[in-house]
Amino acid sequence: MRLLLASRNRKKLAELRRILLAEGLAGIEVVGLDDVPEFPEAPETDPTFEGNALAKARDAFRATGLPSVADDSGIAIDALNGMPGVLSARWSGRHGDDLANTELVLGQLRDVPDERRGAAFVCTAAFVSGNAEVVVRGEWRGAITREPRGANGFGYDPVFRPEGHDVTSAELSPEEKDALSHRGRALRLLLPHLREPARS
Ligand SMILES: O=P(O)(O)OP(=O)(O)OP(=O)(O)OC[C@H]1O[C@@H](n2cnc3c(O)ncnc32)[C@H](O)[C@@H]1O
Ligand SMILES: [Mg+2]
Repeated sequence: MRLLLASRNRKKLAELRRILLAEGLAGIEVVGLDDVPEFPEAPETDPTFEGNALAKARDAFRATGLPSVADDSGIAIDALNGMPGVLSARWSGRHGDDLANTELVLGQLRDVPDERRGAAFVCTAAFVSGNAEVVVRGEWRGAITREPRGANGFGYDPVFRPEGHDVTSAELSPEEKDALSHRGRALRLLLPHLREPARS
C-alpha cells in the first residue's frame, strides 16, 4: 500500500516520514506530495487544527485515491490566549517565515514574566482512506524562552523549552524530539489505523 503524507512543509514532512519509518510500517510505502501529480489545495480556513487537518487529508485522498495523512499543527501560547494556534505558520503575515514568526512572538512576550510563559505545541493528524476518517491530537507542553537557541527542527523549536528540560526543542536530537513531541504522540496514536488497511 502507498500512503501519502500531504504536507508542503519540507521539514514537517521529514519529521512525519521519520516517525512513521521508525515504527517500521511493514508493507506501507510512504510518499510525499512531490511524488504525486499536483492538485488544487483548499486554503486552511478552519478555526480548529482538527478541521484543517481533515480538510487537507480529504483533498489529498480525493485527488489521488491514495490513503492520506495530513498534519495541522502549531503553538498555543497561554499569555496570548492560545494564539498563534492555527495561524502559527503565518503569524508574522508571511507564510512559513520561521524567523519572522518567532521574532514576533518573542516581542509580544517581552514583558511577560517567566512564570506566565507557558505554551503547548499541538499536532492533529488526520487519516483519510476509502473507508475511514480518523483524527488524533498530540500535545507537548513547555515554555517560551527569551531568545532563540539551537539549530535542529523548524518553526518555533528554537524558542520552545519543553517541560522537564533545560534546552529548547531545537537543541534536542531528532530522535529525542520525536520521542517527546506533539507530532510523535499524534502519529503513534494513528499507527493502529494505518496498519489496518495494509493487511486487507
Ligand atoms: O500545511 P502544511 O503544508 O503541512 O505545512 P505548514 O507549514 O503550513 O503547516 P501548518 O499549516 O500545520 O502550520 C504549522 C506551523 O506551526 C509551527 N509548528 C508546527 N509543528 C512544529 C514543530 O514541531 N516545531 C516547531 N514549530 C512547529 C510551524 O511554524 C509550522 O509552520
Ligand atoms: Mg499549512
